[in-house]
Amino acid sequence: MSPFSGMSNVPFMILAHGGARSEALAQLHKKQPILRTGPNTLSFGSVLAIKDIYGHGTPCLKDESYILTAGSHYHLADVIDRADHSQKRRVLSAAYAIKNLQEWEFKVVDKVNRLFKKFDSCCTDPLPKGQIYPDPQDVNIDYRQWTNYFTLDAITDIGLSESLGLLDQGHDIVTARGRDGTTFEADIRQSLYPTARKQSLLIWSYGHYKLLDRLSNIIPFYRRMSESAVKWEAIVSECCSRRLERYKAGEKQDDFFQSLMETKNGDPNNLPWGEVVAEVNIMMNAGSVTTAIAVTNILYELLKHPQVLSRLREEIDAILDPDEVVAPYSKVKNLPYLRACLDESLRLQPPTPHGLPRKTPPEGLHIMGQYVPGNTTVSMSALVAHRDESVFPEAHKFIPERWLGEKGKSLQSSFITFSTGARGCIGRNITYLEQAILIASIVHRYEFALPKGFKLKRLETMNHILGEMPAPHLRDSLSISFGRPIYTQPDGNATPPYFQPVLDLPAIPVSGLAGTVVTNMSTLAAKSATLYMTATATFKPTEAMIKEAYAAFNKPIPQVKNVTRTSWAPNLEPLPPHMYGAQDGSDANALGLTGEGGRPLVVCLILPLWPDANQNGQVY
Ligand code: HEM
Repeated sequence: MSPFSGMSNVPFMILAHGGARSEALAQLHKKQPILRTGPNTLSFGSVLAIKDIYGHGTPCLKDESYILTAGSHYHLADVIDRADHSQKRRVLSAAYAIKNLQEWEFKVVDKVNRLFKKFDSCCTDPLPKGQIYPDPQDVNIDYRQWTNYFTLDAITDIGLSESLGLLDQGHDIVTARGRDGTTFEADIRQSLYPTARKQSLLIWSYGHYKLLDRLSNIIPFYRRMSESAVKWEAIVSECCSRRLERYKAGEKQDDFFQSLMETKNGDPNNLPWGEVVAEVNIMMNAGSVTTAIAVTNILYELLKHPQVLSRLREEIDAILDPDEVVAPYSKVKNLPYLRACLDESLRLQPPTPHGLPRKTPPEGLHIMGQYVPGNTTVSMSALVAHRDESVFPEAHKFIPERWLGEKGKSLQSSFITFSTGARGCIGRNITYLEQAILIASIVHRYEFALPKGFKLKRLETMNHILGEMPAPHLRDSLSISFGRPIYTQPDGNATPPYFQPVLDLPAIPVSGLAGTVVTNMSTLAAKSATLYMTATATFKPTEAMIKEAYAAFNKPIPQVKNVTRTSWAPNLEPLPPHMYGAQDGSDANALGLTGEGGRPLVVCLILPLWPDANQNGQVY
């Protein structure tokens, strides 16, 4: 890598301080399949090395960097010895088993609902036609931060049946418990991220790491990172203590903690308490950071590739009911294009790009056909592997289509976002559950927009930590905009200010339903609505009708400034009583036009007289 790499790890440490070492390695590997990154460390640059280094049956073990960064007890991810690892994995496989997905789903759904409460409150008008970038005052939320709250809340509920409550409280300050038992407040993300950052800067010194770690605390930049590690441990400790109390009180939960404490038959596992805490630690850490990065990356890519977003939306909208808010996993888990989008984003920007270090056996090993001496640290970054053009042509581009069909399946053996072999990620099913539900639900419900010139910042620690993603959420339900917000309070029997333009929309005849129009409000106001009311029960718009209606509606209508993603369905909509209320006893509703997903295109205002007080002031 550098002329000095054979003598010292310092060049690699300098590279690490730049915060993008895997990107740098990917560049260097374009010329050299094998790079010497330190006196005893090699980096590989071809997918051919994956099987030798990480595959099932590899004689390589995790190297001593895992020991150097371990806490008082090993957890599943940092234990090295093969037998110890198998033993742990056996106990934990019950906790992470795929059959548990069903039990976890309602927890994920609950968190999506809480996240959407926040998103809904931040919705702005859709962008006027022709405008690509949002107005600065509308950029009102950091998507990355809120989805990190989502993954933290979700994994703590899945693992401990504990509520961190970050999505409800809107910040991540929680109670932590120090080693002396005293409690204090600590902010989770500021405690979690700097810990890994410090390790990623200094670990390369191997034998000198412990000393360097201590000495570096003289410098405030490093000292602050060490302090955060203590806070993170204290947060985990408090979560575990609370759950232990409930366990001791006899509470049974189908969660990860229960599986750590006892077998399915109720026999105690008798793990030392330090080990239980260590397992919870890695679950909360690996189980939140990576998925948060993944769901930010995927939305970022979708927004940069509108044609991909639109294809994905078509796939999702076709299987979700129009008013379905949270996508059930059973409906979305096998959607090929959704999975292709998730995998392509995980390929292009693996959340853990760190070249996972493995040690060759004492007798040495052939990697990519080259002999590598024993006890050498070897690694291949997922980011480097995924830029291998021989397997992933146009590797730097976001092309979900590459994952479709048989050809797509054959790429899986070169996809190492979750590593592979015996030490591959055990939380893979959990993250796909979370990602598929969240992303499908988001795509179904919202439009997003990024500020002009926005580029997502990345900082490589062991994971690829992301900067802010300020993406305003544009309420899709207001698919027609009149250039002003449509939030209007009802005012007696007066025609509401934004109602008049809707009255003037053209009526659209419906093919195949003689005498019926997908109507506008003025038609309804002028005629008896009985016809339309009857039609509602049987009317199912065909694709042809939708196209016809869409074409009709695309004719210029002066009052309407913007129409987006129009599709049509009948819907019962309230009308002001002076227009409709007295007719035929059908005093509450009229047939109206609705936008995609059954969300109304037509603005209807609920009057104060409305029978259900909860509906007063409701906005459609
Ligand atoms: C997009 C999400 C995720 C990514 C990219 C990811 C990536 C990885 C990678 C690369 C490894 C190998 C680490 C190594 O060799 O040092 C790993 C292992 C592991 N992951 Fe994940 N992970 C994700 C989600 C999760 C989740 C949700 C959990 C837990 C709830 C989890 C828990 C673990 C554990 C415990 C290990 C150690 C497994 C072992 O050594 O047997 N991960 N993960």
